[in-house]
Amino acid sequence: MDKAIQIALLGFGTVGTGVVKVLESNADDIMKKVGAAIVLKKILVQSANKARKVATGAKIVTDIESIVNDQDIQIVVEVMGGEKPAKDYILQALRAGKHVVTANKDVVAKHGKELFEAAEASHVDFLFEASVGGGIPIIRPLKQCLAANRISEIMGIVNGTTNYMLTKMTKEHMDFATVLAEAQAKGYAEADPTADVGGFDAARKIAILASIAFGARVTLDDVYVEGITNIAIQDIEYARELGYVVKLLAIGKQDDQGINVRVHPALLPNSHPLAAVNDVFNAIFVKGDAVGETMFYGRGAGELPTASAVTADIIDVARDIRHGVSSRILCTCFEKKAICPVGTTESPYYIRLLVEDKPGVLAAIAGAFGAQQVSLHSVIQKRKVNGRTEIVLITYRVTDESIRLAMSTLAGMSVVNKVGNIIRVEAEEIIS
Ligand SMILES: NC(=O)C1=CN([C@@H]2O[C@H](COP(=O)(O)OP(=O)(O)OC[C@H]3O[C@@H](n4cnc5c(N)ncnc54)[C@H](OP(=O)(O)O)[C@@H]3O)[C@@H](O)[C@H]2O)C=CC1
Ligand SMILES: N[C@@H](CC=O)C(=O)O
Ligand code: NA
Repeated sequence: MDKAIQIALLGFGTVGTGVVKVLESNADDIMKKVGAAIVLKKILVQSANKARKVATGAKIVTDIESIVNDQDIQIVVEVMGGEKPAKDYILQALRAGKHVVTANKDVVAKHGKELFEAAEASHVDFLFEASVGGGIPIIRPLKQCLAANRISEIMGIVNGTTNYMLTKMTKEHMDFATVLAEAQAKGYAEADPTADVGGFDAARKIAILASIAFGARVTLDDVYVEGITNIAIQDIEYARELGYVVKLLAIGKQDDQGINVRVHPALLPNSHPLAAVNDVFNAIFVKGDAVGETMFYGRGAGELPTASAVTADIIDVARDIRHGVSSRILCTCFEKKAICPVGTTESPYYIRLLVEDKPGVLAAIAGAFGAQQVSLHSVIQKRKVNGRTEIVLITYRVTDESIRLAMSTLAGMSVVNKVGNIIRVEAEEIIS
């Protein structure tokens, strides 16, 4: 056996605790796989006196210098989250010649280029498998196993919190606030859960995935983002009656015009494989020109699933250290590609409206849509609300721009009392 490889953790919360547990419980196997023991020497935290969920022989510290200046520590594992000071700590570690593993999509999505360059300059590894899809292998498969392909599409459910929430709202009719509190208690949500429910966590993840899949840098600003805060129980129920489920999707597509990247809720037909992905599970579809369709499925958040990905990255780096290689696969954004505006994207739409209950209303609404070349596939009268009528419309495939123009006309019509919701339908054909 070689000399032990010493590492440090930055963060001892949900993921940090999981990493300590996995390193401890699987220590013998890991040692055999690596050919050297992995020893956790130090853990950086904010509150040194806080009670911890698991015992460790590692020294608890509160200053980053005691880690980056420690010559024995070869791998720094950042699991504290947030942009600041995480990014600076990662940079300090890379510049000090330490390999870095992180679960932090905020930092990778926003500062990936700078971090890859720092890793390259120091000839060290920079791995981030846990940053997307929690325990699901997806970064490494994209960079390595699918490297032979030209990828045209990557689409998935990449936020465990919102998928857990939508599943509970669908199956148990639980309200938004209660189910969000449950997801937080289970350790799925971000420190600030608005990143989850607002779609920004998924946006960071699809920016990372699209950058790797399409070989061109896609930043958070390039991603169109809508979260699930407007999804009402009625939308879920009406979707179910029509043969759909509501999911928060992250979608990246490339064609001759460029790259189109978006996060939004969507009605998915029950027959779609992603429709069966429930609770905290995530799944990611990838379409490559050689491999065809592939799908990656597993737990997208939580202590041990996330620790599985982080610890596997640690093992990978440790193997590289033993074999004297490093920084083999860093930045894979080799090209610059155009980002297509969201207005040009097309899909059918689900629209819920509250309208006056009188003759001629439906004809007036159909006229407003028709003026923007939006054809209606179906109009369904749902229920009476305070003497008004709630209707659900499903359009044929139209551009995002046409639907927005039609909706702004509609919102100004006196017979339209309220626009309840507008949700894309992610399907090639509308279910009749
Ligand atoms: N939770 C999950 O399921 C998943 C999380 N991730 C990512 O993993 C990372 C960690 O998430 P999670 O474990 O849930 O987060 P937690 O909030 O549970 O833990 C954060 C930890 O970092 C420490 N910390 C925070 N700020 C500082 C600071 N300025 N200086 C020193 N220590 C600090 C905290 O210290 P103290 O304990 O003293 O407060 C705490 O131990 C995030 O980037 C997250 O996005 C990725 C996939 C899944
Ligand atoms: N908050 C995130 C955690 C993993 O990235 C999620 O819910 O998916
Ligand atoms: Na992953």
